[in-house]
Amino acid sequence: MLEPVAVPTETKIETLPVAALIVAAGRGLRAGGETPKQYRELAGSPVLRQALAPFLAEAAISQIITVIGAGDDALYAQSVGAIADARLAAPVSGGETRQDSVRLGLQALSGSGFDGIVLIHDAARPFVSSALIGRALAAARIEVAAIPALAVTDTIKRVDAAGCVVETPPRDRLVSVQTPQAFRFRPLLAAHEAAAAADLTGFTDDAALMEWAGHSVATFPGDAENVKLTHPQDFTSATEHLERRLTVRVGTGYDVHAFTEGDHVWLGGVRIPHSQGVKAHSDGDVALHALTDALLGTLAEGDIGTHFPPSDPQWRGASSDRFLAFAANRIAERGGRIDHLDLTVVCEAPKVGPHRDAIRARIAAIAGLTPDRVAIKATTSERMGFTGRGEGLVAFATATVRLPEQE
Ligand SMILES: Nc1ccn([C@@H]2O[C@H](COP(=O)(O)OP(=O)(O)OP(=O)(O)O)[C@@H](O)[C@H]2O)c(=O)n1
Ligand SMILES: C[C@](O)(CO)[C@H](O)COP(=O)(O)O
Repeated sequence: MLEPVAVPTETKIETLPVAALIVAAGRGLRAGGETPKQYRELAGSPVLRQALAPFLAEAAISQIITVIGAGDDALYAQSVGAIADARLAAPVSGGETRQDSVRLGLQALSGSGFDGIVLIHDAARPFVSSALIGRALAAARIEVAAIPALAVTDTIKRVDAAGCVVETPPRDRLVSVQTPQAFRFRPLLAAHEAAAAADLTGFTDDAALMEWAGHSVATFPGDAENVKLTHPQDFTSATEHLERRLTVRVGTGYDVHAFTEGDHVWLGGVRIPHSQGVKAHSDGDVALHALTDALLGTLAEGDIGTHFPPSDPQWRGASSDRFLAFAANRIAERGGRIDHLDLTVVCEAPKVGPHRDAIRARIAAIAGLTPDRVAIKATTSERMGFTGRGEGLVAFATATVRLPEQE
């Protein structure tokens, strides 16, 4: 056992910064499939993105680091690359085991000068709720180490190498534990580094390292829905579970911008050379604005102007990618899934056809979808009306999402 690292008491713990470390460097061998499980889609959105969303929704968290496998950069970018949140740092490379990956993530946090509270979470647990994160934070403000636990309902046996029962521990003292596990940063880092220096491996969670280092580990109530996707059957049950919880909502969006002097327009996050530009406070991307409103419509959470007021100078010239990413993230934070985005652009010019595939791919990347869930249509208005006279361009959007009903 290590001599426990002293836990600082002089800092007011309510003001300690909080970081989240999401470990996503595993290969998912037990789950099978060609792609590691954290990058696979579950009801329309990558597992990793779903696991990250509630941490992004927690205002107390100031920094989020994801630990990924060597060579997984493209998969990572595809899953979460378009999330526009400055708290989400560049991913860090993981190691052979979960224990190595956590240590490497902690060392990266340490390198950025971090100290405070760290929440460690498995990317393979996409159903982590904001309430559970809240409980982890509340516990971490009191304890050096605190972990979510559930009473076991099966009788647990200890067996020998031949599978013969050696012992039946009393069940009322047994719990199964989950992530996010919450720790004071320095003691956890010290425990990980000491274990690595002593060449001690095989710790299956971070609490076990803290126990080994001599710290006491408290528990708080876990969440039965916060399962770890481990075997192929877990994906099937999780999908069925999600389907049962969700109801379909449809939202519509509309946006129009007038042409003005310029040499390009932004459409669906793609810069299209044109003989004119558009008059707008932001980059004037009617496609992304209409899609953002369609998604916000499904949430009944106002419109793009509610969240990004044109009166606010910080949105002047802003790239509209962030508006759509924000709305898509709101859906994920509410536990919802985007099923489909459908867009119609109306203008005489520029021609949308040559850019259709690029626009589909870009919208899909921003919203965290596969391109087959994004439809782009374009039409002229047969030289009638303001679009027909070439005075501006219009976009109509429909979003189909599935959201859990709110209690
Ligand atoms: N070298 C590793 C191994 C695991 N993990 C992460 O730790 C979490 C829990 O691990 P587990 O469910 O065992 O994932 P895998 O190691 O991917 O699964 P398997 O053992 O079936 O290969 C996962 O989010 C996983 O990505 C990690 O970051 N680095
Ligand atoms: C950390 C953990 O999720 C707590 O239950 C679990 O120990 C991870 O185990 P795995 O074998 O790496 O999946």
